[in-house]
Amino acid sequence: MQGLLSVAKKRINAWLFLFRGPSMIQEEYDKSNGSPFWIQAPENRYLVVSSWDQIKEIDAAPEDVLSLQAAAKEILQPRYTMQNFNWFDKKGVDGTPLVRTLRTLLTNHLPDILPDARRSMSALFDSILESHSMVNGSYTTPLFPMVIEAIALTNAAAFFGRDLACNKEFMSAAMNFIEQTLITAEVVRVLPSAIAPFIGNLLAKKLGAGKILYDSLIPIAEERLEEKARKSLGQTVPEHHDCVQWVMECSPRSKPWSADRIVHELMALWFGSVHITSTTACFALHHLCIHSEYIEPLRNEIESTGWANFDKSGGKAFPLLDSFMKESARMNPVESVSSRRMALKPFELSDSSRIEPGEWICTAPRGMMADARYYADPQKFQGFRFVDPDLLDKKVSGISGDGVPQETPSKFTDIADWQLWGTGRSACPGRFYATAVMKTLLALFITKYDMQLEDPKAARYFAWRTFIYPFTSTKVVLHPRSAA
Ligand code: HEM
Repeated sequence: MQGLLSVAKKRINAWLFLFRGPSMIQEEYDKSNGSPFWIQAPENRYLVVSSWDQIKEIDAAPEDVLSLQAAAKEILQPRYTMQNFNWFDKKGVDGTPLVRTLRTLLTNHLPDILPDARRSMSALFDSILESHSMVNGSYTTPLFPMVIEAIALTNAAAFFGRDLACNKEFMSAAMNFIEQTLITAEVVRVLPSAIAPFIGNLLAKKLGAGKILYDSLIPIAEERLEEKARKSLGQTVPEHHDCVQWVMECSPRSKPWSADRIVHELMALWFGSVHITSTTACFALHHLCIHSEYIEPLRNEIESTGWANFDKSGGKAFPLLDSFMKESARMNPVESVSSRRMALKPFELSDSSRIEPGEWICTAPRGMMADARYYADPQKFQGFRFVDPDLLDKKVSGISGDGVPQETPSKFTDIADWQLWGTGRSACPGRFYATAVMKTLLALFITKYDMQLEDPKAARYFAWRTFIYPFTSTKVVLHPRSAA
């Protein structure tokens, strides 16, 4: 009887994890005193680690033992969500052109990308606000949809080219694809394996956004491959600066990627990049509204540095904003776990904690970021805690830290001091791009508007599994500064 009760309790907790993931992980983190602990999800269980030494052990494990790609495959269920895409479990089997594309080429092109991104986002904000009526010089509008649309527009131009980013039908399908992928993948993950393929295929047929995305991208990828072939014969072909082109050019010479392979990889990238970037930026905007004392020094920094210098730096400028974003993501990280790896073979940490094939190991960024072992006065929001103190004295007079000791100066894109971007050789290759785009978006809000939340006391987010999502209904009151 006792045994039966304990099994039932375990199953209930596994299902509760879907709704209370972040707080359940935090409770275990608080009890663990830095040791690995287990979290049970309905379909699998995760070993969660939080010591930097053990994180290094994860990074050192070969790809055929601990695989990021196999974990991503379980999250995305590409067979159902991405037109029957059969990703390899092990990364790099047919080359890694995407990592070079993002880490090097996309990052190096930021000085060209950012001015266009800024103009497009600014025009988008104007048109969204014009569709509302102005009351007392201000517009009241749901914040998260505005942020997703801006990030989606920017990513579409950078990944697929400006023509598709301007195509309303494509953009609507691309946005729906994200939602439909989330729903389909979740349903397939939690269903018993006997019926999951049937329901998965049914949903894939019913929800058509993935097909529209795929059908729109395939002719472009085919055209690029054809241009590549013509170029190799000495013919003149148009130049393109987007990820379709770069992934094609970086794919292995010995076994070049087909149009189908390029498109599948970009669909996965689209799904993975729009959502996390918009949610992270949205939470930073919430923090800007709540901690409005930071607006003036940030505005001064942006206006005195100037957009031209920001663009030239490839998005590295604005150190105060950089630190503010880092504090926002530390206080309220979108993801409670990071560095997910699925075991393809049994894996044992040096403390003898062991996972079997199919189980996951991951890290606990939310717990670590709120831990007094790693941060001074961790519950206190201190927007400039990561800024070089010399710079802080020079740049900010009124607001310099509310008595919280400075951390060692660090940047938002750093990977050695926090788990936001994952671990070592697998750390997010899009982080320089993501940071520059989020800075552009936040700096536009700061310079264009005075802003506040319509109801600062209302709940702003909810949890699903390890993720927190902003409510799409949370409204912001924007007062255009030119109208002041
Ligand atoms: C705030 C925004 C973002 C956050 C917090 C984030 C975070 C992460 C994390 C935690 C990982 C897993 C790393 C690991 O397991 O060790 C990852 C991987 C990845 N991210 Fe991001 N990411 C963001 C935006 C982006 C953007 C905008 C792009 C594309 C431009 C991108 C492309 C990728 C890719 C391709 C991988 C897989 C890397 C690999 O397989 O080695 N991410 N990201």
